[in-house]
Amino acid sequence: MRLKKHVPLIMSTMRRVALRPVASSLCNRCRRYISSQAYPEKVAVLGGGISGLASAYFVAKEFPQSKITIHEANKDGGGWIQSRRVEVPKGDVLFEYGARSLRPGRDALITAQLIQDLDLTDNVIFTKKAATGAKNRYIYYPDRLQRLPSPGDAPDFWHIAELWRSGLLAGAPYALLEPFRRQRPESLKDESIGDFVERRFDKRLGTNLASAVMHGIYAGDIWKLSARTLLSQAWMLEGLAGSIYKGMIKIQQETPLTERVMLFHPHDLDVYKAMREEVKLNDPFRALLDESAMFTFENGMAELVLALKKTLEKSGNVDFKFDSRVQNYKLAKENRDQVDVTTGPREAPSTEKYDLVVSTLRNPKLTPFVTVMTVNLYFPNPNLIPEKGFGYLIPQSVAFEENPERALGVIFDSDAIQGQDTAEGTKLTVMLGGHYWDGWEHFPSNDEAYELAMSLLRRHLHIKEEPTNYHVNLSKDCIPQYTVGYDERLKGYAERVLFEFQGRVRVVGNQTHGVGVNDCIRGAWAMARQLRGVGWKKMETGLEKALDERYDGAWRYGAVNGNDPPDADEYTSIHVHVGKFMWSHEQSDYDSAINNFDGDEIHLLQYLFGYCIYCIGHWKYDWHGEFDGHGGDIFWFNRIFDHLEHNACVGVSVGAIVVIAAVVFFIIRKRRRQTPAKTKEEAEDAAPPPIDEKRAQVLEHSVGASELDARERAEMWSPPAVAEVGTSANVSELPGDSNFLQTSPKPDAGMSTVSELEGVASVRDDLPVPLYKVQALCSDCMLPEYRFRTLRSVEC
Ligand SMILES: C=Cc1c2[nH]c(c1C)Cc1[nH]c(c(CCC(=O)O)c1C)Cc1[nH]c(c(C)c1CCC(=O)O)Cc1[nH]c(c(C)c1C=C)C2
Repeated sequence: MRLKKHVPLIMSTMRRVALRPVASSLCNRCRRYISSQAYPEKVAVLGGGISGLASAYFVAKEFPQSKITIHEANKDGGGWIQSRRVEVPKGDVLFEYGARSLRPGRDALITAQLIQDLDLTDNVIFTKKAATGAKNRYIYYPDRLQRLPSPGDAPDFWHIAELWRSGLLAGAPYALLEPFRRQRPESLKDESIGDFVERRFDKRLGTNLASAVMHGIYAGDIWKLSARTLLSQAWMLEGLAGSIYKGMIKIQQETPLTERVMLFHPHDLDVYKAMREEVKLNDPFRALLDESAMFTFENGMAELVLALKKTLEKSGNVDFKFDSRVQNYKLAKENRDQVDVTTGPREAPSTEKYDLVVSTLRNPKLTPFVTVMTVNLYFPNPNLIPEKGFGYLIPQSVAFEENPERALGVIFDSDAIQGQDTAEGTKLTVMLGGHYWDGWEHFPSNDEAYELAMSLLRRHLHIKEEPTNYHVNLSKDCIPQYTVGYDERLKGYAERVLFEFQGRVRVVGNQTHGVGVNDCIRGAWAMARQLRGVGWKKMETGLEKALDERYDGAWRYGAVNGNDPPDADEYTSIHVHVGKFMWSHEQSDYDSAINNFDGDEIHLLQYLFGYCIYCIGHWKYDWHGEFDGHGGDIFWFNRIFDHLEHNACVGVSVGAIVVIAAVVFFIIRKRRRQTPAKTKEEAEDAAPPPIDEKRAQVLEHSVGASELDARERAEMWSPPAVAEVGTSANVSELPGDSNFLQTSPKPDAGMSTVSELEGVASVRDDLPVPLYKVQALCSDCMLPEYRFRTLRSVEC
């Protein structure tokens, strides 16, 4: 009898778990490489939104002989991009339900090339950088619109002072202490944007400014979104030198004057280099893009979708399958070089084999999503709103009473984009929901949403007129949220896709490549480019950035050996400057800043920043000899350094005055806080009202302002005390719709209380649409929430 050689358990397990799949994958790879197949015969694109359509377009360009099938669950493609023309009293206007415009610049290079290739350039409408609709952007704070300094304009002292008075810039002076703040611990791999801004600068800068921006892009919560992913450059600079400012200086200092350095992830750098090689835009189109702050199409963003669809249909090798929901896709059992894609209704699914699959479908484990409701409104009066501009954002710090509708912002469409409508008038879009509606199962009806939008506009813009036309659109789960830990999750996901599909599935879309239209198109292009030649046979996923080994948690800034002239144009090359590093801003901004620099103008803020940087550089790095007139390439810094070089004495003295003023300001503030009240009355006045911690906690959860301090929280909304009945609640037994609506109003405030069973529910009936605030006490947890109507599915 032959005995089997003993293999230790650990070895046999390793072989089974690790070695076999690797061996089989190697086998697959070898087989695939030696196969004579020059292109993937059958390609499936899963999802017919902008990512899917663009993927099909670029793959078809790479492999004109391939047969490409697009599977889309809905009746029509285009995803969130939906534009509708609406008849109004004196003509028609265009309503956008999703993305409404694109931003030019490096990120739009592929989009621009696509527009040119689709022969759409004549349909593009541009909003010039100098137009009011582009320049004037507002933040609503604390109870009015505050205009932000326009990019490209010199900051005006009085304007900054006004913003400071409003409280919007509260905490900004603490930003000067950033270089002295402790570096994040090694163990901290990611944190929320709110935490990051609070740790490095000041919490108020997060809740006022960062949260407004994050509402505009992600409709997201700064206490959940990832700093490492979304503020990646700042995160990297801190990792590099212990502080963002110091990181900038370090890079400045280490960069030889002849070297071109880009602050990018190495993978992005490769993509940008490839873009530079391949994008060839016509001069007039390029020039128009260069002058613009945003662009779209005469018939809205849907024009891009329609043109893509038409071109794909005409190509003859692309087949659209609408109403074709993907049930699942997996590597074929019998031939591991193919993928089985199962589509159609559950009762009657059909399975087809493909050589390659491009998936734009979502993975619920990778990110949560938020729901956004857009309310488009048209008023015949062209002079309805007091301010002209792009629109305004509402940060998380705005008191509940100022934004009980839970709006994220309002876009002044008729100012921002001109040339789409035949009727004069005012067109606005109110954006509701986003992270404020996390966990909601029921959303406002169209009538309720209209009421919410109008109540917001009456309060914020004092609009008294009614619109003649409006449209409500609910985009459920439309924006993926890159929450804390996203980078790690993406890496894990990329590894799983690679392992599971052995290079047969490539992933593209807003969950993995950025939430913007430009990001999705660029992601599709980069994926298709990777397939080129024998690339489609490689073990890749389209998520190579997440697996890029050059990324080690603290970004390196890579030098590019370029022969570009220093004034190389953005649309033909990656613009880099000889001498210093590059930040992501536009060449033309830089040029105009330099060209329009008026040597007599001295801006206090510039000197303040300039002086600080100068001091840090001088003190820490003995660095002052470097003022060569082309210092940092960050817009302001450049100008600061230019100013300082030409007028160093004035710069230093003004800077010193500002620093002294800031120190005096802090001392006075501190003393004022410590001064004891003189009389009992004064003491009572000065003392903060007692905080009902429990209620504060309830409010905190209710309105999602988890990071406000207790005092702020208590002040956010002071409803009359809510009666509590019992100590525990079986939430599922709380009253359903009908009971719930039968509230008994209390005469003393706009709130009535419904107390049933052991839970407590109260309703804000002073709002246009009642919001039910529910406080359900379970044995060991509390579930307070604002909801529309029903509670039935809340679980403890
Ligand atoms: C449907 C709602 C959307 C919201 N964000 C996006 C959509 C489609 C995606 C998005 N919005 C912006 C970007 C950044 C870059 C770009 O591609 O343009 C992305 C990916 C920019 C943006 N959109 C709005 C604002 C105020 C901004 C900020 C930058 C700027 O000033 O241009 C309008 C807006 N979008 C959303 C809300 C809630 C909102 C509010 C007015 C969510």
